[in-house]
Amino acid sequence: MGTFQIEGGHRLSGEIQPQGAKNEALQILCAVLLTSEKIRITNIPDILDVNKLIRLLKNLGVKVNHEDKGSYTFQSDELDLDYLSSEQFKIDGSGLRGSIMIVGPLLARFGKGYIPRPGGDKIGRRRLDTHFEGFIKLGAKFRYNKEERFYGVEAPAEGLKGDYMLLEEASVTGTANIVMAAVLAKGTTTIYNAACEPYLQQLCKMLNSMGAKISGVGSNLLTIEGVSELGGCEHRVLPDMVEIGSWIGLAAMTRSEITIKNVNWEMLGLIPNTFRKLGITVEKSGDDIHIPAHTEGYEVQNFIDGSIMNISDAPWPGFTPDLLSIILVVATQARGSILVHQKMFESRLFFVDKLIDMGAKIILCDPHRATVIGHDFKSKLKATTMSSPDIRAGISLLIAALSAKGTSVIHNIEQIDRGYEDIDKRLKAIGAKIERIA
Ligand SMILES: CC(=O)N[C@H]1[C@@H](OP(=O)(O)OP(=O)(O)OC[C@H]2O[C@@H](n3ccc(=O)[nH]c3=O)[C@H](O)[C@@H]2O)O[C@H](CO)[C@@H](O)[C@@H]1O
Ligand SMILES: C=C(OP(=O)(O)O)C(=O)O
Repeated sequence: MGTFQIEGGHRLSGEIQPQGAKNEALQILCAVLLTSEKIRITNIPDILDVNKLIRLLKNLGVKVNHEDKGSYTFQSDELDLDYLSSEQFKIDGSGLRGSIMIVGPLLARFGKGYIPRPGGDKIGRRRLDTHFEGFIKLGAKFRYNKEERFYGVEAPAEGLKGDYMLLEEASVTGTANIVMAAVLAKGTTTIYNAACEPYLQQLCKMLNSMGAKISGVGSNLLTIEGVSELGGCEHRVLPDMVEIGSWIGLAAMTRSEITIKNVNWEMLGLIPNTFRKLGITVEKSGDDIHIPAHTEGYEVQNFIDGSIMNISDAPWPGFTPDLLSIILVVATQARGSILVHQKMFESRLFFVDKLIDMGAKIILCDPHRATVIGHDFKSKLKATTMSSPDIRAGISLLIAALSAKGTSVIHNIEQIDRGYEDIDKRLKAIGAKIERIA
């Protein structure tokens, strides 16, 4: 179990370059299974989850060539499908959430796909029904081995066939999986209530450059004309919008002046404005974000009718659930109060106990809602020892520790390393006092 030691209370300053997006990279990497031709991908983040998926692809026989930092080629021309029945696959496949998205491409190209119950954050129930209901609509047979917790799908002899489907939920990985199965199905697939996060827009863009015919990209109605094969392409992963949001929160909480470089502003949706609702100044400067030092603090805005500010998550273009923990921690030092409503996940707010230990004023109303009464920097959070329960709670606790008085210790930092590349080195470069001590 890795550990960070953080000496809080120091102002940071300088520039930070966001890494490539974790959740996009996980989709894009699975899509390399759809063709025997070479695919070149740049801006792949060097983080635990992505490296685990690359290892899985290698074990499946994908030829992986690491050309340069963030830049790889992949060729899936000689896959070893026997690996899917191996013990190693059980270990590799259950190690992260993103592995679920190899099923769609394998089903499309080889007529069958398997996956052990995937890992990822323990943040509440994370159903996979949408994925498998989509595959079944395309004609696949579904099997679930309860003993081994193994999911399997098999295409009929005549292959997958396009159909109309209305998804029960706009599942991010579910939509990606179904799209990757449908691109090689016969006929037309229509997916309504499709998720449309930038991750998916990027996946569809890449698939179209491989020869797929997907229209409606960016909306919740996707139409896919099946093609018989796909070819190679080049693709660049977008900057990670969740990391960008994390750095906005970090700058505000530590009252630091920070510039976040090359953010791809037009793909950030509601993220900048949601931080502005907390009174944080988020300046657009070309394609950078500049956060000035909030020496006078930041004041929560009111709704027009004067009622208490409520920030909640929703499927895209709503506010991403992955930034709510960061909003919550930043609110602990705002002038004013907010209600944070995490609608999607039922166990993502329990980390507030640690913030309460540090002196934050928070009432956890129920597993989905927390009221935060900001200190307006009149009282600092106090350093403590804590453990990171999930990736976004982990980064939020890290931000809290950097703003706190004294030296904090955070255990289980693998959760943070899952999604933040070289975080200690990058934070040190802007003045943070952080050490990896185990
Ligand atoms: C690897 C990856 O890409 N992970 C992301 C992906 O996970 P993932 O794709 O696993 O998440 P889903 O979009 O499937 O859904 C997440 C949860 O939200 C619920 N749900 C979903 C859609 C909906 O319209 N209503 C609803 O209540 C589901 O029941 C589920 O419990 O999307 C999540 C939701 O943005 C993000 O938190 C994860 O970071
Ligand atoms: C919940 C997340 O990741 P995963 O779906 O990989 O667990 C996240 O990135 O915030």
